[in-house]
Amino acid sequence: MSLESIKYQRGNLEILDQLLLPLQTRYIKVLGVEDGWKVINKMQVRGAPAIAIVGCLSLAIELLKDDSSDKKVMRQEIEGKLNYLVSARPTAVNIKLAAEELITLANTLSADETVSADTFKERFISFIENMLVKDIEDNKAIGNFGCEAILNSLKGDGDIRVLTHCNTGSLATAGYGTALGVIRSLNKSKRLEHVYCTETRPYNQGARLTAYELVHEKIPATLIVDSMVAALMHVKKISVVIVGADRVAANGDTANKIGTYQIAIVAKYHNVPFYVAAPLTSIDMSLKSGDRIKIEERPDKEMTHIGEFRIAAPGINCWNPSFDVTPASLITGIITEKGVFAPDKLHEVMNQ
Ligand SMILES: CSC[C@@H](O)[C@@H](O)C(=O)COP(=O)(O)O
Repeated sequence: MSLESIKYQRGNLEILDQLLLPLQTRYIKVLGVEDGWKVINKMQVRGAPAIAIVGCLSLAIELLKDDSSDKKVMRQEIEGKLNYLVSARPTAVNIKLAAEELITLANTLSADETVSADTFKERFISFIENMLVKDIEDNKAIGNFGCEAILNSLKGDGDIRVLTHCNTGSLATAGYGTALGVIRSLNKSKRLEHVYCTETRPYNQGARLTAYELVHEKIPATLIVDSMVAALMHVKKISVVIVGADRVAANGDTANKIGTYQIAIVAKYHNVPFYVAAPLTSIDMSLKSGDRIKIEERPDKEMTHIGEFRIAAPGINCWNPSFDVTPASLITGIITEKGVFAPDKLHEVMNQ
């Protein structure tokens, strides 16, 4: 069975504390929006799709307890709370797009005089709950499309060696994963020889989370540190790079975990195809290019310490951007639940 990052039943939300993995498995109860904001901001839950789902579910939990019978008050509170949740982490667009959709829904339900306060609540909560199911379905479709495209594009019928970065698996989503979903599907196709995952400093999503998922799934895998990527491509003949995304701009420029950009440059030099796997909820057509993407900067402590143990020289300055932007020109294809698109063809799927 896959790892479960989000446990939800109406009225009860628990998330797997990803700060404690892989050494401890502990679920934290999320009792409402304030808790939702905190677990996202502290990165106890992380990964663009999981951030959106947990943020919205924390609102569903709170709304269920709310006995207000005034739809207008509910609508106003929903809008304020969603905007607050979006502020927990600024780069991943999924939560922002979900919030916009939910605010539109709240406006519609509030304006419709045939809808009672109870029906408003019921429809609003059900809409949020459906995000869990849809995310898994989308990820499975991403896995299938990505697997098919990669198998078709690579010459010969040799086995495939994949490099991935950060964590894009069950822990970063409602289940199955995006880039890691493609890797799962390649593994099922029996054409996957090996996966290499980067450590992903400074937060170590690769060493702690992806490595944990790969071991759990019994997928043959090896951990490397981030500075080994060029050597790996040269020595181990990597067939393909597959990463996730936090926000894809309209021209295909992609923000993802810091270090993705340098991997894309190294891949170009070695002629290795570089794929981004992301649901349509990670695509932000309102931004023409990646220059406009706000990059979150995280506390120095993520760099200077491992847990509570200091590893960096006291007094040193730090720069800790959590993401970087890979230009569309370095991306072979964007794998979505609707198919695989060249970065400059995203408008075709978004206008459908
Ligand atoms: C399916 S997860 C895609 C991205 O969110 C992932 O690659 C990533 O960059 C996660 O960053 P994080 O800072 O751990 O939330």
